[in-house]
Amino acid sequence: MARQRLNSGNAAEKELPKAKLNKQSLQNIGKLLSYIKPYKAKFIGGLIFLVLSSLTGLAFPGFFGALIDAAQGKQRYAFMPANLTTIGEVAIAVLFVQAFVSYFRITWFVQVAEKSLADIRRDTYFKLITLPMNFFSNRRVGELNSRISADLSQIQDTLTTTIAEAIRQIIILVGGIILLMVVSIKLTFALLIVLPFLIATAIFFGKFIRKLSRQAQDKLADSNTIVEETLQGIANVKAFVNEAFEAARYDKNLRDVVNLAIKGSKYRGLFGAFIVFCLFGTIFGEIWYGSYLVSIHDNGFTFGKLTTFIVYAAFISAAMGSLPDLYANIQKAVGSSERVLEILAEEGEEVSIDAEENKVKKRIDGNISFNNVNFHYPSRPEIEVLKGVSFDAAAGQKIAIVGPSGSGKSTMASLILQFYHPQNGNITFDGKPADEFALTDIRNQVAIVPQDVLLFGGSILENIAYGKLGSNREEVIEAAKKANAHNFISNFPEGYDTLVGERGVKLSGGQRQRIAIARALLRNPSILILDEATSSLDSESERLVQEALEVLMKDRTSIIIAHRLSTIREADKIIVLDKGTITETGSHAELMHNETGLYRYLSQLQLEA
Ligand SMILES: Nc1ncnc2c1ncn2[C@@H]1O[C@H](COP(=O)(O)OP(=O)(O)OP(=O)(O)O)[C@@H](O)[C@H]1O
Repeated sequence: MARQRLNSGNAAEKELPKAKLNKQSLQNIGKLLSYIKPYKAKFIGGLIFLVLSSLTGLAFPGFFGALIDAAQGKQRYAFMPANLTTIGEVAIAVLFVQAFVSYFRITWFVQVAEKSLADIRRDTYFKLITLPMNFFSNRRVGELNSRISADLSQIQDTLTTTIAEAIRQIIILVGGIILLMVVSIKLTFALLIVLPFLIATAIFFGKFIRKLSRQAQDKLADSNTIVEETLQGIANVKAFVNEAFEAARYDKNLRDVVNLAIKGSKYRGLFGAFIVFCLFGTIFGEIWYGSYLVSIHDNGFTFGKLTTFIVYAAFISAAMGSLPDLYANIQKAVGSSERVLEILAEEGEEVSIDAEENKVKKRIDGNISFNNVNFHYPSRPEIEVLKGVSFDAAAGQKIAIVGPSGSGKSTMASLILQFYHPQNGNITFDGKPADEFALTDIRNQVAIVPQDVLLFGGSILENIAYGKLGSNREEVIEAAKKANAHNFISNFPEGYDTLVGERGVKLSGGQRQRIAIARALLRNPSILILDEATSSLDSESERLVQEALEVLMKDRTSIIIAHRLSTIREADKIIVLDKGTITETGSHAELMHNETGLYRYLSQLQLEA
């Protein structure tokens, strides 16, 4: 399977850049090879069997020669009588040994490669999900994902096939040349003078022709785009009477395709002629010269020896031909390992892969303070998002943050969740600076109900239980009831086992929010962050969501990022944020008294709307 991919190369692999092989890159490969260490016994076993199977493979041309000589009554090797039956028996025994070692070398190599690759994948994935948010804000997730999967499958191909194949071909090449010399020094020199030159030319030619046919394919794709565009915009083409223009455009493109294809065909023809003339010519020349040596009885040269020679020559030509491809694959794998190692070398957050170690060690009652917090996103140092922000929230209070879009409200939520850290000032929980708590302690005791609730592809039950892994069905149903979600969930034919996401039902915005509320309720956090949805729900869903939120906010500190000011009148404290600075703080009544204040202005705007 991997072999197939190795040579055909899927699109992603084709794009993978090759890396130069130097000391540094080999050290990097070495680091990645350390993943093989736990399976080293099998790997070494596989290597030994690989050498054995390659060497036994080299014995066969010898048998062929011995058989042909034996048929003519000549003994080819001192240790083997000129007897067809005996030679056949020995050959079958060697075949049996080869089949045996081949089985183990293949299965062992694949086992070692798959297991170590799973370890690399596991480590890379865990590293990725524990990398700080800043890493992701600088990269496009889709690109990252496809790059890593292409890199990892390149490494997989190399570990499962390329390395073994390269070793095998090198053994065949070196062993083959030595054995060729044993058979006939003269013929070997004749061959070695011509063969490398021929193979190098064939490879060069092949690459050139591939490039030409790629150009023709690209041109053809261009002309298909013209068809697609004109058909999609057919109304425009007709309305502007541009049929002739489009036809001419298409025609020009097609002519380019044909020209490129014709140019390619000439080189293809030349290539074919070259192969026929030179490669077959060489073989013919060798056989001719070999037959001549037989005819003059040169140094006991027999037809058996000639046969042996020809088969070895075929072996080493194939080995020489495959090495450049294998080398290119190793180069690509080096490039891939460098990129994977780059991710592995990034500094992750302090989250353990062992769920037990992430359990809460230090409880937080729910007091939060921002003390003179200054913050800019690491990716955009020139824009100060929060400027000297200070406020206190006592345990159990409801604090609303309001302000125009882009004023920094969600950024404050990200700082509470420790997604980022302030450059100046600090954030305290229960009076102690955030860095005195384990990162997991803070995140375990803060829950967020975001604007856009992301549900995973599983069932509703699993989606709610995500808030507290390991919770049982009763706990989930209890939370859903409190979140006003039980009724709509029970109305689905499959109830809590209904699959959400692509294959399941589509949930409305209000229903998704209530699932997120149930999730947060199950978590039972000391601090709750509500990023209020901007999209307006209809009044019935809004009532249901609002009721659920009231239940959720009870007895915990709630930070409400509010867009609709009507929902936060009861808040203990309203913080008005404008361009990263707190401009007003107080209760609804207090803020409404400030006639020139932003809060009163925004409230009035919303009332009028
Ligand atoms: N990951 C990020 N990297 C760089 N800049 C960011 C990032 N996220 C937000 N910003 C910038 O920080 C500023 C504050 O954004 P923030 O999302 O906190 O505003 P907001 O008050 O929550 O806005 P809204 O009400 O529209 O949600 C904006 O100028 C935004 O462009």
